[in-house]
Amino acid sequence: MEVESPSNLPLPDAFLDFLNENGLDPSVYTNSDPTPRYVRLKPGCEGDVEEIEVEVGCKLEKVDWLPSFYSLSPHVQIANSKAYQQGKIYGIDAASGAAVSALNISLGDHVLDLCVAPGAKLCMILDLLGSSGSVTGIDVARHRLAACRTMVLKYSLGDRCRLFVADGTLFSLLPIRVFSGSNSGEYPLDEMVNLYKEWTSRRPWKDKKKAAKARVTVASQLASLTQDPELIYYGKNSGVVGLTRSEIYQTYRGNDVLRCGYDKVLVDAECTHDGSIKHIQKFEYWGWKTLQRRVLNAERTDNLTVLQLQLLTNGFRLLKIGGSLVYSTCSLTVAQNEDVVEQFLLQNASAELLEIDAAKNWPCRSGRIPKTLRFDPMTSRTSGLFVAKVLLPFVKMLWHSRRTEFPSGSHLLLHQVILDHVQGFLRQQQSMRSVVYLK
Ligand SMILES: C[S@@+](CC[C@H](N)C(=O)[O-])C[C@H]1O[C@@H](n2cnc3c(N)ncnc32)[C@H](O)[C@@H]1O
Repeated sequence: MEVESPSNLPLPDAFLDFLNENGLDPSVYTNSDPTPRYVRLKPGCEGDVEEIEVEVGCKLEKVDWLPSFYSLSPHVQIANSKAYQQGKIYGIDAASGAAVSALNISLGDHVLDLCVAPGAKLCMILDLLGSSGSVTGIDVARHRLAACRTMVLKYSLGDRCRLFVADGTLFSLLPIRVFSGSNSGEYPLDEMVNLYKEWTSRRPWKDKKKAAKARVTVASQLASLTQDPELIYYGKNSGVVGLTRSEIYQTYRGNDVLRCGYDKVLVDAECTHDGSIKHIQKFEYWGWKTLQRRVLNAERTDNLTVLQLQLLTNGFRLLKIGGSLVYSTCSLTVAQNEDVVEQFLLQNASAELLEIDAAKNWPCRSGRIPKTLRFDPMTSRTSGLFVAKVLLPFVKMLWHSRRTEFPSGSHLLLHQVILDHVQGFLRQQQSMRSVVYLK
């Protein structure tokens, strides 16, 4: 049996069975009105909209629920336009934009993007941070991360970014600020030679050959994942320049992460991509058998849910107290979304699911767990996306500090934090009193 969808895309039986097994309504894929294409306009380019419309030959409709986003006809190609080539616009689905908005990025935040490639969300995060904070991007696929680096360079957004090939379930480096101060410039002579200099794509031929050789076999690729993450790009102000390798790869003490971990973490996890019509459409050309093998295979889905939980858990582990994390997937199955979040909350008592304030005006529905959100092509006119936000609150952290999920000794840190607060309060009182005396 084949069903006609908006773009006359026949959905094969196997996909319909997959939807059925996962309790998903196929009608979300059979909207008679195809989902538009979305672009984000680089801040400061608002005055160029009319010119861009002429270039792409189509009206840009402002998305009223998401700042800087515009929708256009799904058939319009933007890649040849000057605006795209000059980095004034880049393609990013509005639901993806919502996931980044849910992070509530503030200037100065140190952000970890645990599954970063190909990097549309990374560009938006870097745009929001401007010339403050930092972003650490991780991806397990080297070629995808290299494409991500190209994008960041194209849009001139890489100044405060560093990109590592690494397994996001194991990654444990903290933002560079942990070690600021250690970069005093007073290194022994032999260490001076090994200081990270400004990043350049023109590495010496010998280095390139050595790196290529190390990547030759799958076995060596897997082995390399258990070693130090490979730094494939760092911007001038990402904190890397001027440090030694041991400073960048320094393992932190148990308590460092609670004070100096990331302010925000995005876990846009690997998934079956079944929420993305555009992704499903690709299989019309690649062959429906490939869809079966790559997307619908039950064993693969089971492995994915384990991976998703591990990514979410590790992302949370790297948050500082008071930091927040957004978990998203472009799958609409409960197994990869609500089930993963539920499992995570069971295992991490100090985590708290958070209401996403900005979502009040978003065209999405609640997920099966209150406070989680679901975008689907039918209701949202975006690609399908699940979003959940988690906080590491100070009070809960305090309450659960004796549990094993945090490094031993974390309660000592909490006592220290409380002491700091009390002392700060007393200092404030004292200075107020002396103001009174002075008067
Ligand atoms: C849904 S995509 C991320 C999309 C990206 N956030 C964006 O906005 O363009 C998932 C990514 O996770 C990566 N990935 C899969 N397993 C991973 C792991 N164990 N650690 C880190 N990244 C992983 C994949 O290579 C893929 O690039």
